Amino acid sequence: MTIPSLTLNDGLELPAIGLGTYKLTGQDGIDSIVSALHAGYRLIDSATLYGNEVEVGQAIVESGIPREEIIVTTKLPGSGHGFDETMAAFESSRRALGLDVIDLYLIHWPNPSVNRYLDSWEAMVELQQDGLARSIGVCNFTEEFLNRIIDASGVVPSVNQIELHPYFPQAQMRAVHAQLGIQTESWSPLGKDDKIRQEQLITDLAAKKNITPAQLILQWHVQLGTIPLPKSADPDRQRSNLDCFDHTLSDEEMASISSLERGRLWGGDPNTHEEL
Ligand SMILES: NC(=O)C1=CN([C@@H]2O[C@H](COP(=O)(O)OP(=O)(O)OC[C@H]3O[C@@H](n4cnc5c(N)ncnc54)[C@H](OP(=O)(O)O)[C@@H]3O)[C@@H](O)[C@H]2O)C=CC1
Repeated sequence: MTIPSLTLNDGLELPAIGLGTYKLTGQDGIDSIVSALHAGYRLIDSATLYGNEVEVGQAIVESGIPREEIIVTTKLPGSGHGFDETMAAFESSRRALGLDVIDLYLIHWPNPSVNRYLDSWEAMVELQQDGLARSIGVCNFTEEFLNRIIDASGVVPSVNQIELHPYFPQAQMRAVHAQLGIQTESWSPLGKDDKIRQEQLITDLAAKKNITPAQLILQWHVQLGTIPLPKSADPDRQRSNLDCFDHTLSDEEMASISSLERGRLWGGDPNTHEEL
């Protein structure tokens, strides 16, 4: 299966869907990531906080797929904010992954009370200039935090990875991203548990289109222009989640899915919440 790609503001091509890897650890985690790579995933979303960078590196080797075909994302943990701390955290991620270059390096959370994301961003700009990170971005940044790092550095993040699913379509942040030229990535794109997949509106529409609720939700992400990062440990679900590019939803169907909006489900408010 060929996955379409999107071009980031720094020229890096990103597959239009990726594999979430939270909780994919140990040998089972390696096996799941290998099966996803064999199914066709070429964007892997990891993080230092997930404790699975070694597994991601190992899975790439075991898959036999050329390294340069795979976009590896990892994230600076909240405990690593600051210029020197970011450099050290990046080096430690590179070692754990066993890679010379990290394709996409993201700040995992702004950690507003520490207020050192500006220093972290400065370090990340240097890492990109030195060719050690091909692309740099953030997660869970508000419009205010985005503008601060852009004003200070003149460098616009390529990606902002945010909680986004039918309960939290994030129309305002998507509009901000469109204006600034930032690609939106959706975390917990399926809503993590099965509540959204079991919504009557979702099951009815999926049945009408003869697709699964997960495929319907992922198609909605694709048509919004966001990159969903569904996590699945199951080879069949991994494969079926990739089939979300050909079931065009009408404007009315898109709007009806977005009408499920009720607010964030899982993440804290980035204005106040701290992450490790
Ligand atoms: N930047 C950030 O702050 C954050 C980033 N993330 C990233 O986003 C990724 C995805 O988010 P996550 O919270 O894992 O939640 P998801 O919305 O991806 O949901 C994952 C759950 O859905 C199940 N599932 C997947 N596909 C199907 C399917 N076709 N049918 C039925 N069930 C399915 C999985 O079970 P099974 O494995 O058994 O298939 C798993 O329980 C994370 O793994 C991580 O990479 C997540 C949170 C925060």
